[in-house]
Amino acid sequence: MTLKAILFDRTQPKNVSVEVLDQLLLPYTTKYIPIHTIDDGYSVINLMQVRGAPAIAIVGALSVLMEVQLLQNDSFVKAQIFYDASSFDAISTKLVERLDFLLCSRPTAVNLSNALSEIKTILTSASDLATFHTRLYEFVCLLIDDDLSNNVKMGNNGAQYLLQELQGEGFDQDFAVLTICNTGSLATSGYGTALGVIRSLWEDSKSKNASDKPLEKKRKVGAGNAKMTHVFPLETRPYNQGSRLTAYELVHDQIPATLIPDSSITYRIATSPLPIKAAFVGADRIVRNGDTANKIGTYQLALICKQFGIKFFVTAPKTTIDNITESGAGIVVEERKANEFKHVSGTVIDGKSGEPQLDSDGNPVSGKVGVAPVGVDVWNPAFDVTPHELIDGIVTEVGVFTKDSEGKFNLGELLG
Ligand SMILES: CSC[C@H]1O[C@H](OP(=O)(O)O)[C@H](O)[C@@H]1O
Repeated sequence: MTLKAILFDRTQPKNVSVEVLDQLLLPYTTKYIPIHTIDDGYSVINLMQVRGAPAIAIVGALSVLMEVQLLQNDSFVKAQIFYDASSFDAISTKLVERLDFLLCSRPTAVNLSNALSEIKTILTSASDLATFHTRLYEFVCLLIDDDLSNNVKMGNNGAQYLLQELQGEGFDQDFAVLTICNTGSLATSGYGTALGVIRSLWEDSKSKNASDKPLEKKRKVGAGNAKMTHVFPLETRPYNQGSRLTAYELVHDQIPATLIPDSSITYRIATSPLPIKAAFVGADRIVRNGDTANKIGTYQLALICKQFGIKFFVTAPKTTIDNITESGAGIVVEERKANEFKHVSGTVIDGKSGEPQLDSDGNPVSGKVGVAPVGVDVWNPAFDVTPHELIDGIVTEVGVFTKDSEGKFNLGELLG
């Protein structure tokens, strides 16, 4: 098992290499795809071989770095016909076109747009290709390293906030949390956003469970004695990020979890053996008033949490903030192809053994099954938009933002 969505060998700044984990083949097959050009970046993002708002931005930026690295190679420049390499201005003009092309790979997640805007700024401020290449390398390394360090901060911020809230309510029991889609290491440079909070809650729970110390002397990550002891990840049809990716991460980390159908949320809450005290979800775009685009199904999860009095948290780094769009009405929601909904992709399972079928090379066999008639129309939005009224807190690396007495988020510190 591996949770490394992106392999970036940066030991030689002028000769880096990039590979991305093909997440369409998880959880049964681990296969990495090399990235050499912006076209490669566009393809793996558009096909959702790599997905997750922060990971999309990182892979997009890395694909630009790889293409610029090629443009520093004389034999490549002589052989290619794409760029007029006669001047840096000509290269820059073409590169801006290529950045705009890359942005179209997946329109809703703002992280890619934010990263490409930064790259354009670096490009316009550079005097020559070598200078741009160096600054681009530094930017991409910072993007990756900041994402990882911010995820750990965000995870601890969210965990401590929830545990303090529960302590304030006088709740000191074991509890469970809900999550949707995949917001873990497979969607970021590591640790994750909403799943990062769950990782921090689990660390707190283990420290409180440590049998070598009396309760009052245990190293508590979070306040009080309440402990998260179970996670209910939603399968997240139709791409199944929850069943194929989040469950994979939870099994990898040995965090107790029970995968549930999207349609069972209400009944699971109503019959849960453990009190469910919060839902942590990720984000693809948080706009100025706090309305949030996230995986399809998030909106209804927020509504159900409101009905049951369960705290609903959006978890995202500052790189997911859209500081231009005023409200959710301005968010473009990507619609995926009909066959991504009408066909279920996965690994072929042997009916007798229950194990993956293997090909002649011993690799698990991938396949698709149809679950809808050819002639039926479908609607397959990749995201929905949760109104800020249903969001109890926005967890970030800076802290947890909650609404004021008028029910409004004041995200000024995040909006730059
Ligand atoms: C930290 S990942 C954020 C976000 O991205 C996912 O969407 P997708 O798998 O389509 O890229 C999902 O909405 C996550 O919450």
